[in-house]
Amino acid sequence: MDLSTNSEPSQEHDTPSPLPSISLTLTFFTINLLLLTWYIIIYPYFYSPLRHLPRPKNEIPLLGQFTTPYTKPLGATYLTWMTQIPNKGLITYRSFLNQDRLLLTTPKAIAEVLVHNPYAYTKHPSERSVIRRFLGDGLTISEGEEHRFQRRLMSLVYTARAVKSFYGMFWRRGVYLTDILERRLALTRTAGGNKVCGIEEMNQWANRTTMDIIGLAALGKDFGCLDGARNELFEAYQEIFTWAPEKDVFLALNRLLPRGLVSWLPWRVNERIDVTSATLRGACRGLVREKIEEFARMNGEQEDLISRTIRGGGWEAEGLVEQLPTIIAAGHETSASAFTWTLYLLAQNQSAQERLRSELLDAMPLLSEEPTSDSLANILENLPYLNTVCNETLRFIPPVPLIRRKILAGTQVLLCPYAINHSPDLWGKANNDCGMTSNYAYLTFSHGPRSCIGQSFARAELRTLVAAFVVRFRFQQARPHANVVPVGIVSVRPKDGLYLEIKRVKRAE
Ligand code: HEM
Repeated sequence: MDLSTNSEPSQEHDTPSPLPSISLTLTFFTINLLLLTWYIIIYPYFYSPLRHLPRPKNEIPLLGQFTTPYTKPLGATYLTWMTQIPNKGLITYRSFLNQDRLLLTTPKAIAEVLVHNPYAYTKHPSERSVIRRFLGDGLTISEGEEHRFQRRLMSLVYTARAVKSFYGMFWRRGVYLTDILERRLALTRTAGGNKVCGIEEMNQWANRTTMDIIGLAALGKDFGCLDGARNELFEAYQEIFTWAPEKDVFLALNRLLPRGLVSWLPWRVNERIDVTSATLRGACRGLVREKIEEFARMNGEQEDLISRTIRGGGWEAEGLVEQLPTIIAAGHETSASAFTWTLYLLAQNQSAQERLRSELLDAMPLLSEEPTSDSLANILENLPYLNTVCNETLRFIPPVPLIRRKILAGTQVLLCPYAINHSPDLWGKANNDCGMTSNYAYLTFSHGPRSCIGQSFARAELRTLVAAFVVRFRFQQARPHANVVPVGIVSVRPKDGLYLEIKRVKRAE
C-alpha cells in the first residue's frame, strides 16, 4: 500500500487555499491606493476649490513647498510670497503630500476669520489634539459656547487693575535676575583677574524669570527657577517647548495621519509626551488642591489669578486643573521669547540701547528703593522710548509664529504674524513712509474673541523686565557673527541660544 498517496488528499483538506487572503489583501491595497490617489492627486489638482487661487511657483510634486528652512525667521517665506505674488487676500499652496494650505494676507481676510466668524473657523483638529495631549482641555482649545463661557469667566481675572497690581512683583523678579547675574559677573572677575564682563545665555534666564513670574502671578507661589531649584514643572515645560527636528516631524505626521494614529506609534517622542504630560497634570492637580485649601484657610483674600478665578465662581476644581497647565504655558513661554528678542535687538543696536538707558536712568530717581506697583505702572507705562522698543520688538519678532485655523475638510488656514507685521503693503514701503495702515497689520496678539487674553499682562511684564535689565547692564552679542535664528513650536526661541556679553553699568551713571 502506498502511504504517500493516502496522505495527499488529507493535506489538501488541511491547508486553506491562499486565494481568499490574497484577494482580501489586494482589495485592501486597491481601496487605499484609490483613496490616496483621490486625496493626493485628483482632489488637489482637479476638484479643490482653492486650485484657481494665486500660488507660488516651483512646487515639488508630492513634497509641496518647504516653508521652514530654519536659516530664516519662521514666516519669511510667507512674507516673500505676500510681496511677490499678486493676490486679493488669499494665497494657496500645497504642502507635503499635496495638502492644501490657505494663507491670509489682507486685513479683510484676517478680520473675517478672527473677528466676524471666529467660531466658524475652528482651531485645527490636529493642533487641538496635540495641545490636549500636552496641556489638557484649557481655554486655547475650547470651541463655540464652551469657549465663550470659559473666556467670559477668565476675562474677569485678566483686568487692567489686576495687571497693574503685578508691577511690583515683575520689578522685584527683574531686579532679582540682575542681582544673580551681577554676582556671577563678580565671580568671573575674581577668576579672570581684570575681566569686567561675562557671557550669559539669556534665553534660559528669560525662561527661568518668566516661569517664576507666572508662578507668583497665577498661584502666589515661588517656583524658585531663578535660584536653580529643581522644579519638575519647569523641566517638563522646557522639554515641551525646546525645538527639535523630530518634534516638527511629529507635528507634521499629526496633520497628515488620522487623529490618534500617531500616538500609537512606538516612538520616543510619544513616550516623552506621555511622561511630560503626566508630570504636568500631576503637578498642576497638586497645585490646585493646595490653592483651594489655602483659599479656604485665608478666606479668599489672595490676589493671584487662580484665587481671583475661584472667587469669581463658575469653576469646579477639575476645571481649574484643566486650565492651569495652559495658563502657565501661555503665560511664561511667549513672555520669555519676547524678553529674549528685545535683548537681542538692543544688543544689535547700541545707540537704541544707550537712548533707552538714558531715558530709564532719568526716570529712576522717581522710583523709591521699593517702588509700589502703582508708581511703577505710572512711570513705566509713560516712558515713550521704552514702550516704542517693546512694541517694535513684538512687531518685528512676534513670539507666536503661526496662528492656524480650519476650513473645508481639514484645510489649514494660516495667519502668520511675522509676515503680516512686516508686510510693506500694510506698513509702507519706504522708511519715511512707515506706519500701521490698519489695526490688523499688527497680529502679534491676534484679534477678536480668541485674541491673547494675557496681552496687557505680557506688555507690562516685558516693559518692567527690560527696564530692570537695561538700567543695570550694558550688553552686546557675545558671538557677533552668529546667525541667531528664531525657531519654535509654540513660540520662537533663538535656535542655539542668545549669548550676550554683559557689563555692569557704572553706579554713578
Ligand atoms: C508676548 C507675550 C505673548 C504673546 C505674543 C501672545 C500671543 C498670543 C496669541 C497670538 C494668541 C492666539 C493664538 C491662537 O488663536 O491660536 C494667544 C492666546 C492666548 N494667550 Fe497669549 N501671548 C502672550 C502672553 C500671554 C500671557 C502672559 C498669558 C497669560 C498670563 C497668555 C495667555 C493666553 C491664553 C489663555 C490664550 C488663549 C485665548 C483664547 O483662546 O481665548 N498669553 N496669545
